[in-house]
Amino acid sequence: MGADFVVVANRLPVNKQVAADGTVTWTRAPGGLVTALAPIFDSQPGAWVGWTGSADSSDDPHVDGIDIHAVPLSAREVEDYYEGFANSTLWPLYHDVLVKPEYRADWWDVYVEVNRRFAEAASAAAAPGAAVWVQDYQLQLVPAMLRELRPDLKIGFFLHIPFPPFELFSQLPWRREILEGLLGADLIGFHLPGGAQNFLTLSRRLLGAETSDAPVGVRSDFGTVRFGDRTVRVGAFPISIDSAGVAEQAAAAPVIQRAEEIREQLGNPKTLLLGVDRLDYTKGIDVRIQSLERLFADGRLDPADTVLVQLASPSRENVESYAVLRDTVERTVAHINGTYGTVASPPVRYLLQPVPRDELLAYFVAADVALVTPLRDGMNLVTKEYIASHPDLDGALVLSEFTGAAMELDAAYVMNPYDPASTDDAVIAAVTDDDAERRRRMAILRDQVMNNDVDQWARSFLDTLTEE
Ligand SMILES: O=P(O)(O)OC[C@H]1O[C@H](O[C@H]2O[C@H](CO)[C@@H](O)[C@H](O)[C@H]2O)[C@H](O)[C@@H](O)[C@@H]1O
Ligand SMILES: Nc1ccn([C@@H]2O[C@H](COP(=O)(O)OP(=O)(O)O)[C@@H](O)[C@H]2O)c(=O)n1
Repeated sequence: MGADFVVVANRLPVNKQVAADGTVTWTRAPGGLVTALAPIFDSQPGAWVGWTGSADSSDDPHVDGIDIHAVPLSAREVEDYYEGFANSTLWPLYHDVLVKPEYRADWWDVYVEVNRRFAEAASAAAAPGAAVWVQDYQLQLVPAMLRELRPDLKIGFFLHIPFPPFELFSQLPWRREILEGLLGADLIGFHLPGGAQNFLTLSRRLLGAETSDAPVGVRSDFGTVRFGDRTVRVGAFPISIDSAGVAEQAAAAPVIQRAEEIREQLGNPKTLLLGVDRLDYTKGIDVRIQSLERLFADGRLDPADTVLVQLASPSRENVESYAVLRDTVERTVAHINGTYGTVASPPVRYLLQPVPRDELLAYFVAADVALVTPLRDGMNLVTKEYIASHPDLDGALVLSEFTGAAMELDAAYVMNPYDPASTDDAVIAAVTDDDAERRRRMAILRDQVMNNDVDQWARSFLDTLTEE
């Protein structure tokens, strides 16, 4: 029979955890993609095609309200497709070459094979004429493969990470194949108009396709690529969160109480700074810790009454650049605590483990300032979660201009993570500005986040995909 709406993503929305006694629990999978997509199924039944997150697993997890189709991956496929081509080739290439991408034909071959398997699973899950929404850089060949199998479907694709300009994308030995894979879709979405614009330029210059000239707008003024006998639309759809849901959860009495307890346990510091990220070199975790160290050294912040809590969730641990980052972060944390802390009160508290949702929200509520300092980030949903958690406007956001979020949230304390002076000044302004200025900025940020939620993101994409 099949579903009328199908999401195809590398990951299922669940993560398997096996306790020491062998008990299995399924928790929410890490990352913003799952955070954004999971709530869509509250208002619309459908199927989700994806990988469980474990190699060689025959698990078939159950999730209320979603028809789950697990795509198994062997250990070798995890190495070559996920850790290899997706996260050691495409991820660094699409994030400004922050580490050097590796171009390996053996990884590419497995990427093609695994994309084909996802396309076949999507084809089996979809009802005649269904809308199928393919997600992200791991699955860029799926749209064309699926179109070949099922020309009856409406196929959408959304890229959750930045889409690079011609000068960077052209490094990729398989650049034409990736563009052609994406052009199997009817609608291709990016977070920002800039990504859509890059895609139009690349289609014209590398494939010789006829493309529209007018600037792409946000959820409007879509671009077009004429490819074969089809016209593919290209648009910008900035992703968001379940703003009202997060606001409600953050306002719950146990969360507020836990937030107070957290501040107490930290010794009631005058200023509580917070970072929340996957441990990823794109996130600029080192940028914010180094800034804190300079601010202590220059006497602009007092280590006796300032605490930075850095919650990092483990990510892609078998990829070398992630292991290198972990080492750097952990050495920097030890250095700053060794130099500016006391045994009783180290200024940086660093946790490398997933944190339950309510606990995470309590940290958002407790923090005076959130530090979101990526060197490059597609959107960054942590930013929006922090804003939604502050209905009383008592918080401040330091935000890198290299996040997608900065396009919409320019009332934040915006900084350039490559410029130490800009970073330090933004942190100091966020900490020391008077209440009226902090509240003024937070009010603008809240308006933006509360009025542009994930439902609007999904609706605007899916309505554009399915309109005749
Ligand atoms: O699945 P993982 O390898 O564990 O990684 C987690 C997710 O990371 C990336 O998230 C991106 O999507 C967010 C929502 O659009 C966006 O805010 C953020 O800037 C991106 O980095 C990745 O794109 C996902 O595919 C992963 O599931
Ligand atoms: N320690 C952490 C870090 C992030 N997260 C969540 O993971 C998501 C991260 O999304 P994001 O868009 O900021 O960044 P990516 O990790 O998707 O690149 C948010 O929903 C965070 O609340 C978490 O639950 N625990």
